[in-house]
Amino acid sequence: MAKTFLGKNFLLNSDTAKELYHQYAKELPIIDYHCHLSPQEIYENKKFRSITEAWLGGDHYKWRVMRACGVDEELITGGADDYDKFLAWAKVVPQLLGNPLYHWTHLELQRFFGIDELLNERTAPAIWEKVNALLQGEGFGARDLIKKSKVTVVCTTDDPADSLEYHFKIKELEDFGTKVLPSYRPDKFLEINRDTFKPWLTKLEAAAGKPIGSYGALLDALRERMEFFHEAGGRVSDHALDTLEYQETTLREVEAIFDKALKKGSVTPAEERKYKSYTMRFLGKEYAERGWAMQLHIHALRNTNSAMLKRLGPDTGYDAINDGPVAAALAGLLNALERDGALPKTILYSLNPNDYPALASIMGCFQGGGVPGKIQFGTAWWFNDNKDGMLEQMKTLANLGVLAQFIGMLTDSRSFLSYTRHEYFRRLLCDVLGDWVERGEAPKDFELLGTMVTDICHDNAKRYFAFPE
Ligand SMILES: O=C[C@H](O)[C@@H](O)[C@@H](O)[C@H](O)C(=O)O
Repeated sequence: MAKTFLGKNFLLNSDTAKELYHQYAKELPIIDYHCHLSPQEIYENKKFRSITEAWLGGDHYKWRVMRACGVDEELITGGADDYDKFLAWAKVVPQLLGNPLYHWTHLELQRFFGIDELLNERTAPAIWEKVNALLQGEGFGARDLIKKSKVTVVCTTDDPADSLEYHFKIKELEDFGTKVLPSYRPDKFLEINRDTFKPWLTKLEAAAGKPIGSYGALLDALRERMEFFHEAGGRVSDHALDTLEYQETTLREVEAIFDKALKKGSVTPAEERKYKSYTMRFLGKEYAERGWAMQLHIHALRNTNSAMLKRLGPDTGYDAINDGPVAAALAGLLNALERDGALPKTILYSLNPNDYPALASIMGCFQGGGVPGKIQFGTAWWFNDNKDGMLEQMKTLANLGVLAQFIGMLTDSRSFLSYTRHEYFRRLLCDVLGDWVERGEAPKDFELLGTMVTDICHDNAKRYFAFPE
């Protein structure tokens, strides 16, 4: 007999899976150690004027499928009326069977708004009324949604030059127990050949309160900003390495490359490679000294559509999966850090699932130092954040590493309604374990399995990051 769509046992296909999810995973709090939420919106407990703002305001996943269904851009990112945009989305949803958005959309309707109906053109008007009435009432501000989802830690993604004003303000709030901590993301200064480099230096000079005329001064300023992030509770960094190259070099060489970039505005690809390699080594060492975790997000192919980039800017749905070699460069970087005695806890993600075996096997070469799960193979990212992608990531990790040490799920989202993705992940994890039990490939030992579920869904991340109390 077919199961109920999104029913109590959604994605849970065995009795063991059901027991694991309902008894162990379901009620655990969430540690969201990587996302793109706005600290200002959290501080202000932002209320959404409509479900359109909450759902379609910044979600490039939805924008892409709307475009694929022929919706006019005016109704996606344009100035159309909120209701018209919502209706356009509602017409698209029934076409999304098989896409994770179909599940996420209905899970969010169920969990946050108590709506079990399917969203489509016919149900749209009533759903619009009901959801908007709730959003405008009490208990649906950004902070309320975080509290409802039992989130204990949120790590936002921040520029090293950021004042972290809202992180400090959030700490002063008396009625909000969730820790909102910054993550240090120094991409703009690693990308020495991009237009953002010089404006970014000016921003950093302002934050540091002094001029940055040399590579040494840059490193000093970055170190000071790291200290500032640390005081604000930051324990995580994040890097977008769309391509990963590694090359041995010296400080003197890189100092000269930096000077050249300041004078001429650009450097050669070989110089860029050296600059990035040395700088990553510097950063890795600083992270290690502070006990931070370093996240490497590898192989996004960004801004592929230049006309749309000009029109809408980055992160608007024109990114894809990159390819190219990764193994030697990654091993080279980790090796250099290890050799310097400076390898931090590291989380490896690739947008290209073909990289998974390389990542998960290289990871095994750098474990050690008595830190459980020191090098992590991060959860399925972005285009892989779906049922098959998550299963592939978990199974690769189980085959090539230690699944029991996995720090589990994050949202990586810009929406306060995305916490249901943790539920999705937890159900899948329990289903994998349950399936192994069904097949006689794992013992039906709930103490063993329950501990594993609790660890992966919560406790490992708590231990791994050791966020300040
Ligand atoms: O899930 C998708 C992600 O949030 C994606 O938008 C980010 O990974 C972003 O491009 C980034 O560079 O951090």
